[in-house]
Amino acid sequence: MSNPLKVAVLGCGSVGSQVVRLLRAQADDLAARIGAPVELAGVAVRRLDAPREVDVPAELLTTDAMGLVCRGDIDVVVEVIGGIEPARSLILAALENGASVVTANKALLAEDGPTLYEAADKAGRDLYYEAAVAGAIPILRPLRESLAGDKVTRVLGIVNGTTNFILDRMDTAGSGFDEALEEAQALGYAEADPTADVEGFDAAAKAAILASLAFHSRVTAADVHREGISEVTAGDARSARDMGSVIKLLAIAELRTTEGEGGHRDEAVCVRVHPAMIPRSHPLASVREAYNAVFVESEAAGQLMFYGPGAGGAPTASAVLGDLVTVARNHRQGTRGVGESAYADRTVVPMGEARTRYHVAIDVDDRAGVLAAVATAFAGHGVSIQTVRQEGRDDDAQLVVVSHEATDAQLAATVEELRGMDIVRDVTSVMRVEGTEE
Ligand SMILES: NC(=O)C1=CN([C@@H]2O[C@H](COP(=O)(O)OP(=O)(O)OC[C@H]3O[C@@H](n4cnc5c(N)ncnc54)[C@H](OP(=O)(O)O)[C@@H]3O)[C@@H](O)[C@H]2O)C=CC1
Ligand SMILES: N[C@@H](CC=O)C(=O)O
Repeated sequence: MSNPLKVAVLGCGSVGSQVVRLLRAQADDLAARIGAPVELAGVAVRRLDAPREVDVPAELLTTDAMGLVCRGDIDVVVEVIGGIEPARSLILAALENGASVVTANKALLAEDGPTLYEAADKAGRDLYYEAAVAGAIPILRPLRESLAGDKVTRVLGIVNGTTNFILDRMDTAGSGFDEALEEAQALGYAEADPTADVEGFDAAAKAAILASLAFHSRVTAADVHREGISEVTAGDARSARDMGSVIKLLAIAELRTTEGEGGHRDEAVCVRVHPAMIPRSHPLASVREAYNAVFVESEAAGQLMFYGPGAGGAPTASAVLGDLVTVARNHRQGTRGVGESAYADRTVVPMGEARTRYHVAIDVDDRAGVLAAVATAFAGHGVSIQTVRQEGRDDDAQLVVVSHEATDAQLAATVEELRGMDIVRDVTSVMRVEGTEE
C-alpha cells in the first residue's frame, strides 16, 4: 500500500472528536477506499487540558493550529473549529501549503466563500464542505453534481437541528424554550454561541450556501432575510396546534424568472429564513427533534426530498469523512474534484416582494362591525382573507385571520393600519404560513 496520507484535524469538540474517533474506528475501511492508510498527524485545540470525548495522544495535541497547518507534510486539513477567524486564515494557509481542505464551517463559507474557492483554485487543491449544510444529509453534492444538468427553481427546508429540536419539544412535550435549548446544547447540536441557531444566523448561512449552489449564484449570508425563533411563544405553538398546523423554522430559496421585452428572461433570487406555520399533513411537519429535511424543485426532475440527522457530532463527522475520502483519493491521484461552477450575477429580491400566506392574531373590542372593519383594512392593501376565526372573551375578542398569498410589504402595511385602529387593542402575532391552501 502507498505512503500514509497525513491528516490534521483542527478542533476536537462535538464534531472534531467524532472525526478523530471514526478515523481510528474505520481505519482499515478508509485505507481500502482511499488506497492509502490515513495517519492522524495532529489535532489542534484551544485548551490542552479540556476533557474530550475521545482520547488523543498528548504528542498529537497542539494549541498551535497554524504551526500544524504550515508543517509542510500535511495532505488534508479538516477544519472543525468554526467561526470566521482563525478558521479562515488556517484554511488559506493550508491551501497555500499544498493541503486539501474539508470544512463544516457554514458561517465562514456564507460570509467569505469566494475567497476560499479562489484560493483552492489557485492552489489546485480541493475544498469540500458537505457537512456545512444539514449535518449527515448529502445535499450539496447532489446540487453541485447530480442536478448540474437540470434547472433548480426552489429549495425549501428545515436546516437547523437546534431550533427544530426546540420547536418540536414546545409542540409535543410542552417544554419551555430555555429548557429545550439546554437539552439541545447538551446533545452537541447547538453552535458555540447558540444565538446563531436561535436567531436564524446558522440557517441563513446554510440557505446562502444552498442558494449559491442551486442557482449558480453568489449568495452571501447578508443577502438572506433572517428571522429566528426567539419571538415564537407558547401561545403561537398552541394557536398552530388549534389550526392543525405546527411551527417550523424554514429556509426558502427561490429563483424568480420574469420575462422582459423581446422575450429576454431576467432571473433573480429570493432567499429567506423565518418561522412559519405548516399544516400537519405537510411532509416537513413530521421532521422531529434535530432532524433536517430539504425539498428541491427542479424543472426536469420535479420534486426531490432529502432527509436525515441535521446536527450532532457523529452524523456531522459522517459527512466530513465522506469528503475526506473524496479529497484524499483526488490528492493521491494528483487531480481535483468538481469545483464551484461559473457564477451568474443575479439580483436579490427584497423581502418586501416575497409572497406567502399569513396567520395574524388580532385582539379587538367585542363590538358590532369589528369584523367588517378588519376585513376592509386587509382588502385596502390587496391582502385577501382566506379564513377568519373569532374567539370571544369578556369585553374583547380575538380574530385569527389567515390570508391568501400576498407580499410581505402588503402585509406589513396592513398590520400598521390595524395597529392604528381604535377597535384594535393589539396585533399579537404575525406568522407566515407555508404549504398548500386548503
Ligand atoms: N455540532 C454540530 O452538530 C455541527 C457543527 N457544524 C460545524 O462544525 C464546526 C465545529 O462545531 P462543533 O464541533 O460543534 O464546535 P465545538 O465548539 O464543540 O468545538 C470547537 C473546537 O474547536 C477548538 N478551537 C476553538 N478555537 C480554536 C483555536 N483558535 N485553535 C484551535 N482550536 C480551537 C475547540 O478547542 P477546545 O476543545 O480546546 O475548546 C474545540 O475543540 C463549526 O463550524 C460548526 O458550525 C456543522 C454541522 C453540525
Ligand atoms: N447548530 C447547528 C449544527 C449543525 O449544523 C444545528 O443545530 O443545525
